[in-house]
Amino acid sequence: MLSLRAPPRTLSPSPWRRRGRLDGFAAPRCVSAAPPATTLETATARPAGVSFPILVNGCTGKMGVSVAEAATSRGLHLVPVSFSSRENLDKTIQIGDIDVEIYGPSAREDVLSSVIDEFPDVIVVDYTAPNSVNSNAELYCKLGVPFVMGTTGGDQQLLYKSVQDSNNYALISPQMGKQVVAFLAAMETIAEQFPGAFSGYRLEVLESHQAGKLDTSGTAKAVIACFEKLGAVFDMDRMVKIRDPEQQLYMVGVPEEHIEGHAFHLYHLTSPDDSVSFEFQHNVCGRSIYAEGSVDAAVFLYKKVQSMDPKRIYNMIDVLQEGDMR
Ligand SMILES: NC(=O)C1=CN([C@@H]2O[C@H](COP(=O)(O)OP(=O)(O)OC[C@H]3O[C@@H](n4cnc5c(N)ncnc54)[C@H](O)[C@@H]3O)[C@@H](O)[C@H]2O)C=CC1
Ligand SMILES: O=C(O)C1=N[C@H](C(=O)O)C[C@H](O)C1
Repeated sequence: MLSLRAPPRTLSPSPWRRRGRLDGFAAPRCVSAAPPATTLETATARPAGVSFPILVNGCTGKMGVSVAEAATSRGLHLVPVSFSSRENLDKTIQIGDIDVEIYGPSAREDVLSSVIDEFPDVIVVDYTAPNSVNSNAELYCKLGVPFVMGTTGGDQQLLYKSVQDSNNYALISPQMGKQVVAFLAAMETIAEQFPGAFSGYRLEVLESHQAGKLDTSGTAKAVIACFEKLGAVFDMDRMVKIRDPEQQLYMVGVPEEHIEGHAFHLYHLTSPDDSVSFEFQHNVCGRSIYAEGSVDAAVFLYKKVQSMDPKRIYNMIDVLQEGDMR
């Protein structure tokens, strides 16, 4: 969403605070209710087209569960194994009628090797934690198992290097939601075509996520990189990160039922002479768009592996461009 306001001659450095409640940051009316769950009926109405084994790493977490559920609804074969950062968890997670067994770090290499022996065409989808991104990717690359990395954070340069050096297949994206991916693609295109068009503009960024989110929004970082190519000036230390539920409710305008799962982003640009401003927002409630996008990503990567595509590293813009997002 883009809004061009009247020349903001008196714009304060913090336009969201100036307004008290973030009127430019209000919850989208259409998502204030929980998104409809995927039912057997909708799942059968939308056949996956392909079926293959999928292992979701991080089934102890919220995204892991959502992706595992979306995968089974789409007819993929959920491997009943996942991992945890904790030893001796002795736990299973129920996904539909499948009991997913959770293994600790010391067992993960042996267990994953056995999974690959049993399911040679398995695709791993990773939704764990920022501090596990690189060690998990190292393991997938060592064992040569193709993976979708939905987890944000970690050392992204090292992540790409691990995949490049191993020649493994991977799809890496901080954002799996189709419409947000399209927005990101548009930003990348504008940045590519009109570098410097926003030269000297000041950028302010606000992101609000559930309190449990450990890192800064990976999506915001990707969008900021585009604004920087366009010439905008941004100081990462001035990113406004909101994790406090009270502020989310009363200042940001997140619907109460989505305090535990939302991703609101606001980017505000102001010209050097304060005469022009732009605002972009993307506000997501719940996790279903990421879960569906993650399954699209796994299907896409599976097809690339099966066709032995020479390109090894993909992102969600590739999936969108090939028309593979539902
Ligand atoms: N790419 C995208 O579109 C999206 C990315 N994310 C990212 O996904 C990640 C997870 O998000 P949530 O599920 O909301 O977090 P969460 O905290 O609910 O779940 C993460 C789970 O991973 C477990 N975990 C940590 N280290 C692990 C390891 N080494 N092996 C196995 N499990 C491990 C944790 O114990 C926890 O249960 C975050 O980095 C988040 O930014 C979230 C939503 C969308
Ligand atoms: O942790 C989340 O929830 C999300 N993480 C991703 C990110 O860091 O960009 C995507 C979305 O913002 C939800």
